[in-house]
Amino acid sequence: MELFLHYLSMPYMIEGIQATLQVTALGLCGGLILGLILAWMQLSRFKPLASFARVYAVIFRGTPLILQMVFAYNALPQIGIKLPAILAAGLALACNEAPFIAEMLRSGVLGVDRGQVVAGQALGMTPGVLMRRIIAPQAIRSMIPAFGNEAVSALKNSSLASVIAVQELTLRSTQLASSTFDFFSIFFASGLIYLLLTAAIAGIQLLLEWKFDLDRTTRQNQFMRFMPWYRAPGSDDPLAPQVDMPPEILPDGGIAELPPPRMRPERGDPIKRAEMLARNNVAVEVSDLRKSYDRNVVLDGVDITVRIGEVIALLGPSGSGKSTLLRCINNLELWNGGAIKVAGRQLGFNAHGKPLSPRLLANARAEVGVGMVFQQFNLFGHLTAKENIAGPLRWVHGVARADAERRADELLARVGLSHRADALPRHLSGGQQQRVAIARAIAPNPSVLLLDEPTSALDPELVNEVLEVIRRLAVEDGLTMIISTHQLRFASEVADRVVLLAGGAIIEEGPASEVLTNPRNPVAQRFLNAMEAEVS
Ligand SMILES: Nc1ncnc2c1ncn2[C@@H]1O[C@H](COP(=O)(O)OP(=O)(O)OP(=O)(O)O)[C@@H](O)[C@H]1O
Repeated sequence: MELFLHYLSMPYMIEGIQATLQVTALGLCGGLILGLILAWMQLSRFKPLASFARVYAVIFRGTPLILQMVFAYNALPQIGIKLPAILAAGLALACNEAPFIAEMLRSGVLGVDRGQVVAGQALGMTPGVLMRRIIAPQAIRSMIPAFGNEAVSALKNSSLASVIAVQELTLRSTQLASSTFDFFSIFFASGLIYLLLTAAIAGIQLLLEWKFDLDRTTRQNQFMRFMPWYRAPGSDDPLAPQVDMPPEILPDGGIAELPPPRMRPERGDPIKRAEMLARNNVAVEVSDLRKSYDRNVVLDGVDITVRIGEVIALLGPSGSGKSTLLRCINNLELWNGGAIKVAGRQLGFNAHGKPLSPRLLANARAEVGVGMVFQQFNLFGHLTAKENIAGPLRWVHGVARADAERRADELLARVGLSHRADALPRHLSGGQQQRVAIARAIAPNPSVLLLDEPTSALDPELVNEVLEVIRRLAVEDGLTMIISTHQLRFASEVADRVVLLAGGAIIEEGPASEVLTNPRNPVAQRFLNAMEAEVS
């Protein structure tokens, strides 16, 4: 035992530990840098770069690390690169780790929900902002366990550096054992040191996982409730933690979340309103729009003009191209022919008709102001309800933090969710998530709001709370909106005009009262009858 403790604290062995740590650190840091480059190359649209990265991965994953170390130490000098043994070992380890780290990075990036990326684009985020604010924070969180494993394996693999005479722990243990013949105590001490080092890595990994755990604050708050000094939010104590307040449950089982309706301005006589809208400027103009996916013609010469303040309900059978049309208007989709103008501007093209780069397109989207609400909400999963609204205002529109947060508070109050401001999307119901998504879309005061079946992913009892919010935006704010929906009653109440799409074309269009009650086109009649039968 005494000898064992002696070997554990022996300066000769401690120097070995230092060399082991140096090789591991070089391997991991170099591997991370190289891995980032390889991951970027693999995700690049430029094919030769992606192919080069794949060939690199095949070579370095397919050959033993021990050979790579020998190569770095003995073969590189043949071409004039003579590295000290420790650097050669670090380089070989870095080159070997890089493809594994690149795969981790790539899967982390690709693992981020595609809907969130599209929502970020729709909000006008440039590719750089999207990567920094939305993709990277979520990808890094998911990569921590895999990176911890990789660090442990790099530490153990560093022992192979003994073949090129790096004085690391394994080589020092072997040398000591061959001179003292006390194999058991020395290798036991050496094994214990490796165990302690890997345990330290596992500890760091756990710490990082805890630090990046999004649910940590919620759990902490729940735990804090049992502490004697706990004061509920809203109490006099300014230091009281802010926890989510449950919504008030009404006697009839409903939830009092939306603020009481303000005096709803009457929309007045529909004929006068139609005349007033006809005098307004054009907000969106779609002319002869054609869009196909391979041979599937989805839109075949669609023309729509939407005036400022007008609410259009887009109806049509499933697969008729409603979502595609909305995505084209916001330039989230390329189209094959025709033109789209928003606020008089050809979004996505420069003055010479050339397509804009993704960065310029993002800036144009932010300038023109097209808000979009998605079927699946697409809230940013790592941000609270408030951050989902305030974040894009700061990163895209350059609004100061305090102002952005004030605006977020204001909008959360409007959609009846002030008490859920600090909740993560996954802790909100579908209806609440969609209300936050609507608040996020209208935060920058868009010139037009596109809503892509905003209630179809909701349980029936949650549909009304979302429709009420949209109704208020239409009636109280006079927001220009195009809503793709299957809710006929809602369309008849809110829409100025109904547009019915089928077979890639508009088959019926006109005031909601006419189209919904007396459609002329037989396909429209069949569709509306089927929809009504479904509801009743
Ligand atoms: N990215 C895509 N790649 C290939 N085909 C697509 C793509 N997106 C949509 N489509 C096809 O385009 C057609 C129209 O789809 P779209 O989602 O626009 O219809 P929709 O009217 O919104 O339907 P729903 O009411 O079911 O949402 C469908 O046939 C669909 O399969």
